[in-house]
Amino acid sequence: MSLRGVRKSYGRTEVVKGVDLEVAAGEFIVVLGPSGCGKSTLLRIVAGLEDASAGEILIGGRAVGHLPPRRREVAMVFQNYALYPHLTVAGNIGYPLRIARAPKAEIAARVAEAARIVSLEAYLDRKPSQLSGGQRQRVAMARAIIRQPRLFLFDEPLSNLDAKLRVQMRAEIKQLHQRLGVTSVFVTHDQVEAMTLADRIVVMNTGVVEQVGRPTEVYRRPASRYVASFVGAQPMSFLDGQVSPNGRSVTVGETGSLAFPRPLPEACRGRPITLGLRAEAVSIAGSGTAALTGTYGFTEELGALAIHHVSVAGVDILVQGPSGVVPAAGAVPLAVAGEALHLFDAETGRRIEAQPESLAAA
Ligand SMILES: Nc1ncnc2c1ncn2[C@@H]1O[C@H](COP(=O)(O)OP(=O)(O)OP(=O)(O)O)[C@@H](O)[C@H]1O
Repeated sequence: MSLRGVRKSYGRTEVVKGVDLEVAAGEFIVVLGPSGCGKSTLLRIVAGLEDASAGEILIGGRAVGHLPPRRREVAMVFQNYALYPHLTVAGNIGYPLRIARAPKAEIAARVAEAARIVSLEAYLDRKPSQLSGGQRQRVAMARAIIRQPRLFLFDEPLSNLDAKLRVQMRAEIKQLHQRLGVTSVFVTHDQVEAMTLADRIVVMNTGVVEQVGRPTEVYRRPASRYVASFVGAQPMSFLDGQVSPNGRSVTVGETGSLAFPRPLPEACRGRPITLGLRAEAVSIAGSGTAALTGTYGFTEELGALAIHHVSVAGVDILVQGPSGVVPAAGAVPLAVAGEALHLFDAETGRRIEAQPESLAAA
């Protein structure tokens, strides 16, 4: 599937602002972004439920922009399941084939097969109202599977489920994809879903693609502060600093200065910069090795580990530590692992490529 310069405006408001994307056959793409960033609109354009204002959509190498939804060989799974309440599970799953006037015997065989794939064989005679949320979502998936589409489109299919079921259905979708190998585009605002499901994540921000990459790439090398703040179980902490003219240190508020073993790129010397710190890159230091000093706030115990909130230059910094160990109140010395430190242009928010090693107090 390819998107080339896809745009969409409602009146004078442009909500999709020129999206280019190449999706390989069999790939699982997750489009990630906050509410209102245009991700559902993009999906609906691919499905043919909305017309693009400009640009091209290709499925299997063929331009489909002029085709109605049913001729695009795509199947969409919606957040609200969109089941017919008066039809049984079998009736709902077989619906697309009945509309296509497939022979009865073929419909029955394919309904049985699709129901088997999503483990619904025992529920074929029930009505949707007699099913749990997870089972309803499986019916919606079976109805998509039965069409044997070239492309699966998922529009936040898990967001109506409770937390436990969401994790279970996420695993089922992943296994389903591994078994069927159908190219899939999955839209969500949930970064955990994106990280766990995607071959590649497309991070969207107000109608624009900010970054496309494998989950580990997006996590380890976020292209912008926006991406960094959106991806990761713990939000990244950001500190504003000023790079010294020789590029060897960054001053952060009143707390002093971080020294860099290798000078930072010339482009950022003498300029304001934003440091991005992941919780796992910051730890409570022995007093001699501290790069920063903060003031202890509170600790969130997560079971396997603990997250300490430490204020540095008035900013709440998350610090990962072992479970069950709480720092003393007052001043907290912090060590920063340089390889996990991220630098962003303070004005544009774009990533500045630099590979500092470990940092020390200047
Ligand atoms: N039919 C419409 N007419 C006018 N504006 C619309 C229409 N549909 C969507 N929009 C606007 O387009 C923008 C993008 O909406 P879209 O549903 O694609 O966002 P989203 O990222 O999927 O968010 P959500 O997760 O809340 O659905 C929003 O600002 C929305 O208000």
